Amino acid sequence: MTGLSGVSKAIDITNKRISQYAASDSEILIQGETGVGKSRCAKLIHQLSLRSKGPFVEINCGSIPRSLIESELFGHEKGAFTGAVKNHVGFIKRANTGTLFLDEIGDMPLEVQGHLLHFLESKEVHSLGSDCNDTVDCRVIAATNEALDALMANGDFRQDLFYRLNVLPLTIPSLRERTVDIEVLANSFLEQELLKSGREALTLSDASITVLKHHPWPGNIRELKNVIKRAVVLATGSVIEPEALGIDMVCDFRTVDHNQLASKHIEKVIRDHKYNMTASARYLNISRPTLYRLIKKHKLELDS
Ligand SMILES: Nc1ncnc2c1ncn2[C@@H]1O[C@H](COP(=O)(O)OP(=O)(O)OP(=O)(O)O)[C@@H](O)[C@H]1O
Repeated sequence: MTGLSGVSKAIDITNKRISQYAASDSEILIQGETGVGKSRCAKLIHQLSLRSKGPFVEINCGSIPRSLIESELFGHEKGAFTGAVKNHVGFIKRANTGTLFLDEIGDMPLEVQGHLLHFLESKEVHSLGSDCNDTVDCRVIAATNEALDALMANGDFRQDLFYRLNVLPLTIPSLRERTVDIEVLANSFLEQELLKSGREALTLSDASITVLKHHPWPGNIRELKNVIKRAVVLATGSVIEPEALGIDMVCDFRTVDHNQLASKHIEKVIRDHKYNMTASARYLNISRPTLYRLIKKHKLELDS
C-alpha cells in the first residue's frame, strides 16, 4: 500500500496528510463515514511510520461488550473478577512498540474513556487485579464515523479525550465528494476480482460507469467493492451492464443529470422493455415526455 487510491484533489490532500502524519508520533483522530477507508488509512500510517516493525493492534470499541472493554484494553490478572480464570494481556500492552488503532471510539463507555485518557497522559497501564503499573510505548490512532461534537454535547464523549486524540485530525472524504475516483476504484476492484476468480476479461460498459457515478454510495468504498464483486458473478458476456451491478437504479435516475445519461443505457432499457415507452420511462423513473426528449437529444435511432 502506497496511499489511498484515487485521482481526486481530495484524495491527493488526504495522501499528503498520511505521509506527514506517518513521519510524526502524535495521536491521530480519523473521521469519515462508514466504509471510506479509515482502518485502511490507519494501517497505512503505521506501515509508513517508524513503528512499522512493531505490531498494529486493532480494536473495534463498538463490537466488544461494554462490560468487557476495559479488561480487553487494559488486561486483567487471574481472579480479578468472576470468570477471570487466567491472566489476560490487554490490547494496549500487545501494541507495545507499535500502533494501537481504536476504531469506533465514540462507542467507548465514559469510564473507560477516563482510563484511556490517563494512559495517554502517563503511558502507564494498570491491568485489573494487578498491584503495579506497566509502561507501554505505543502510538494511538482513533477513528469514528459518528459526530463526536454531538456526543460531547450530550455528555457521552469526554472533551478532554477528544482534544488529546485530535492532535492530528484527518477527515476522509465520502465517495460522493470525489466522484472522479469512482471509475478508477471500480476498475481496480474489477481487476482484483478477475484475478481472484480466474474469469476471463470483463469491462464496465459506459452505462454502468454512469450508474456508478450517480449512485449516492452510503456504504462508500466497501459498498463499491461489493457491487463489483456481485457484478463479476452476475455479468453475462464480456461487458458488465447496469443490471449486473444490482444497485437501485430507479431512485438514482431521479437525481441524475439527464445530460449525462448514457444514451446506450437508455437504448438498452427501451429494447429490454420491447419498445414500450411507458414501461421504459417508468423503469427509469422519468416521465414519458422526458424520455422522448432524451431520445431526441441523444439522437437515438430506435428501430423496433
Ligand atoms: N482507497 C482505497 N482503495 C482500495 N480499497 C479501499 C480504499 N479505501 C477503502 N478500501 C476498502 O474498502 C473497505 C472498507 O474500508 P475500511 O474498513 O478501511 O473503512 P472504514 O472507514 O474503516 O469503515 P468502518 O467505518 O465501517 O469501520 C475495505 O475492504 C478496504 O480495503
